[in-house]
Amino acid sequence: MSDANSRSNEQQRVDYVTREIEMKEEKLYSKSSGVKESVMDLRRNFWEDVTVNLDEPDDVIETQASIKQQSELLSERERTHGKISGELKTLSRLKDSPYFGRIDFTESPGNIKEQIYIGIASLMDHDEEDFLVYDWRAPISSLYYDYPPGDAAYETIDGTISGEISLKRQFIIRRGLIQGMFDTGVTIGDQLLQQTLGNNASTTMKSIVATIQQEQNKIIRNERSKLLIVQGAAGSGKTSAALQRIAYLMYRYRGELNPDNVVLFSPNPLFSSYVSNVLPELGEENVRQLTFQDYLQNRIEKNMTIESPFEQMEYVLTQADADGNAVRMKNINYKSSADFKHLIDQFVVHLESKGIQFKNITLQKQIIISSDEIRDYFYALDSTIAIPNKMELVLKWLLKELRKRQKSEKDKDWILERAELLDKEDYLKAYQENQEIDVDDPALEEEMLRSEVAKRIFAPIKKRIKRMEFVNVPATYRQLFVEWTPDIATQDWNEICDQTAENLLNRFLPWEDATPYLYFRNSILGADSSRSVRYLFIDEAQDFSEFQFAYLHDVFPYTRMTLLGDVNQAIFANTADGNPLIPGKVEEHHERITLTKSYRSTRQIVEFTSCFAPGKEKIEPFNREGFLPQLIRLNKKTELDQTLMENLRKLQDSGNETIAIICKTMEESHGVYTLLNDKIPVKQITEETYAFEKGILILPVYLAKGIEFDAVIIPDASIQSYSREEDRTLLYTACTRAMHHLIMISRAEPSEFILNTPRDKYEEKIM
Ligand SMILES: Nc1ncnc2c1ncn2[C@@H]1O[C@H](COP(=O)(O)OP(=O)(O)OP(=O)(O)O)[C@@H](O)[C@H]1O
Repeated sequence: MSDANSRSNEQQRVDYVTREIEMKEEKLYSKSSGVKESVMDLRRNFWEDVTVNLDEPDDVIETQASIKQQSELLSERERTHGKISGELKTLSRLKDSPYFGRIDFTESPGNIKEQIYIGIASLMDHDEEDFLVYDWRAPISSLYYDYPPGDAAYETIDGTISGEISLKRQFIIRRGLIQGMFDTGVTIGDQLLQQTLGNNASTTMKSIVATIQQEQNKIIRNERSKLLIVQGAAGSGKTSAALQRIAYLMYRYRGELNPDNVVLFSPNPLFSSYVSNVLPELGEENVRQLTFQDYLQNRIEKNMTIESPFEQMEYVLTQADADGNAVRMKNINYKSSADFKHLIDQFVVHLESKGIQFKNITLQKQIIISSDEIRDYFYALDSTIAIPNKMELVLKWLLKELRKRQKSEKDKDWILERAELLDKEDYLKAYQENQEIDVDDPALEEEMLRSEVAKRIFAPIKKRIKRMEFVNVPATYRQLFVEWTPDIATQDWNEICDQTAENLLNRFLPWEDATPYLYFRNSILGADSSRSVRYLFIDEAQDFSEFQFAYLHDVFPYTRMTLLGDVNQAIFANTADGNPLIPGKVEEHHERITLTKSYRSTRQIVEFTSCFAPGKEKIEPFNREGFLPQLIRLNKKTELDQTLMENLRKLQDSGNETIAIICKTMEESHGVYTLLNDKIPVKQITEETYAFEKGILILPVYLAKGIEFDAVIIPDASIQSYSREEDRTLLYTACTRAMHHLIMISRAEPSEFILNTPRDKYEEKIM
């Protein structure tokens, strides 16, 4: 069969599949319009179809039942409608591009050859008998990603199926037309990859489903490991693989796993929005995505302020010589370690006999149960009971005491004076709840009123007790640094204590204290062990400290974790020690996958940045040609803004749409913004930026994590900015954000990280 013929055959098949899709669409449309009409009808006539009668208590009950029935019917129809809309969306995606791959597979021994077409979702023919397209996540589709033509095998629930692949083909199909078609070996899509990676950076990440690489497929389909650790070079597709893995798991465990069971910790809000399109593009709902800071904030008292990791970073970078910084660095160091976790454990043991601080329970500013009473009750409980269990007992006791108090307060005069607390609806509710009361009997009516008012007054107090607010956690945690003396203290313990005690007095938790504080809180109040989370993904895991990992293991004991990161990009203070990304740091059962090939940047950029990458691991560039990175040395007369403007214009003229000026700190970023703001449209990215648009962006390196741009300019690549070992990872992270162009500017002597790179890896210009 000639190539041309084969292509026309393939196009005929695409046409056939397109027709099948159209037929399915038609069927679904008619079904959908029926359901839609029914939904609209139900909504329009909702109140006509329910019987509303509030005259007698019986009628009220009947009315409620009728409303309930009607709304259940409505939500059932709405669900069906939602499902049909989802199916229609998938069909529309398939119509545009029904598949991207084909393998011809002969199951051994001697079976007939099957043609397997692979796309973003499955599609059956009109008789619902044969697969016209297999979902990329189906077991058989793994052949496509894992093997070149020749012997191959895949796993099913019934065991391994072996055979031979006689053809492996890729397609680029757009609007139902084959635009490209290549037969290929194991590396899927050199041509295809060249095309996609050569395009402009996108403001939202794209799925890589058509060109997943063998190594990445191991991450995506891994089902065995409780802990999967992925160390991957910058741009090696860790984030992409993580998102494809989520989509895979949602397919594999369809019906058992819902988006709420999966949590993704992302490095910053901008990143969250950057990746938010990938799962919907693959036809899946987005999972819960949050930063670790949000996670902590949601669990800590609202009146405590948590410093963000970026504020900590900015402090470390800009105030290195300020008073108190040395103590702060020791503080950060110690509180990032597992040693501090053990120290907290020791303190908690000490609290078993004394020291927990409680709060008074007050009513109308009067103490009704004092903190001393609560403390005495707590410490009188059997000493073998664990602290969190004792807290539960205190809670029950307090609620019982409160009920007694509520009963006695009810008959006091002031209660009736507060009857105005109740509005009309409350009256109605109170009557419904007390239907046996004869409303014509004034004594009974007053009694009911008193009960209702008392209930209302005590409700907020009960709520606070149920939230364990009777324990003064910040004050108790402060005791660790003020009252208590550990058996063995770390060096500089006294200074660490002074600094921490003062912060706690101001209800301020520096980033290094945030996780320890929550750990301590859980130790005395009980952890909200998050059983509903079945899969936890941590991207940029190199930025988590040993303490934070230990904490996460404690609160997610039943959760399967996927950690993805790059030790070369560890930019936060003291995160490298004890980080599981470094081999040898984790003892428990885990699986480790290393990705060494970098897809984001051109070969020239990868070769240049690998020369000063902090780690020694091999980093292989994907073979995409580009320009050498440029080092521009400014002479005395040239202004920085002039050089920036000139280069920005050049970059824009040559089609670069997202250009990032990546600074070391926010402080530097403010300076560059002030310099350019009135000369050219620029946008400054801060911690609060939730989405980014095309254009020229100015940002500190720690906010550029995980994101990529067409071109990157480093406005100050001098030795003053990047000289210490810690600066190496910052410069490496900044430079590896570039897909096509990298420009570094330096007025003074350039950083040695650049100068020590072989001269043929970059070009130098004097301006
Ligand atoms: N198999 C692939 N097919 C197509 N594109 C890919 C593939 N793998 C990675 N890429 C592309 O390479 C770029 C980098 O991927 P990604 O952001 O997932 O890497 P990363 O390892 O998380 O990077 P970093 O650690 O530097 O943030 C993205 O543009 C992604 O689309």
